Amino acid sequence: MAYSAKEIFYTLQGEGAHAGRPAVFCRFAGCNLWSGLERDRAHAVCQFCDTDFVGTDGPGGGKFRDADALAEAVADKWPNEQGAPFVVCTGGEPLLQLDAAAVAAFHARGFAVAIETNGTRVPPAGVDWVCMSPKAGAPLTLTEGDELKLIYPQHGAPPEAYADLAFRYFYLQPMDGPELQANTEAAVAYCMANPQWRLSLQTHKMLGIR
Ligand SMILES: C[S@@+](CC[C@H](N)C(=O)[O-])C[C@H]1O[C@@H](n2cnc3c(N)ncnc32)[C@H](O)[C@@H]1O
Ligand SMILES: Nc1nc2[nH]cc(C(=O)O)c2c(=O)[nH]1
Ligand code: SF4
Ligand SMILES: [Mg+2]
Repeated sequence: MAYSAKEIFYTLQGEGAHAGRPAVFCRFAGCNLWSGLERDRAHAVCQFCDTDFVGTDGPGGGKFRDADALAEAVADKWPNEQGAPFVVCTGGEPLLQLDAAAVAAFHARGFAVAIETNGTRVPPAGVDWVCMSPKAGAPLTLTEGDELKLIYPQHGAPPEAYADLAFRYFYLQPMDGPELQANTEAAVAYCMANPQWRLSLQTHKMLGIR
């Protein structure tokens, strides 16, 4: 199958349990919870998205004719033979496109495969790290994984609704936007009162890297 990626770039994972880890980001185009067009945002299921995932015109982006072509483009970004190659599949919603063939092609090039997903779809077998970020008003199909990263606060998606799901780590990530400061203070207070939860900050934004 063919794959559409908005951009493919090398950076540090900015968020969650792998924050600080060098990673190639493969940002798949398209999402099932928002068209990505500003004129549709107010009516979308997910209205707070901080990302442009429309089209294939970003750095390293494009249409890839099969899994090997996609994995080759990702592997090209890894700098040298050191460390364990790590790819974070994000988007948009990566599970609209990421399939077992793509996972196998990444593995064949030595990559551990992580995903950032909204929880509306189940990942293909073999994904090495599943970070699920549930969205209020969206169906939750994926109820197990490695990391649950709830954007906080969200009306209709309180942390208590997710605290019993089968994840290894539970994070609150303050919602970026005009209320970031207040959202951060509220997330700190919630984690301190409910220590099952840890704070995830978007460190790449603080650093001014991608
Ligand atoms: C752009 S999404 C792409 C992956 C997938 N569609 C998802 O929502 O998990 C990547 C991560 O950014 C988070 N995110 C998006 N907009 C955000 C915002 N305004 N503030 C904080 N985190 C945000 C998402 O919840 C998700 O964890
Ligand atoms: N550095 C960096 N870390 C990230 N972690 C999750 C991201 C995403 O957009 O999925 C992201 C991103 O866009 N950049
Ligand atoms: S589900 Fe993810 S990619 Fe889609 S609009 Fe929401 S945050 Fe953005
Ligand atoms: Mg991002």
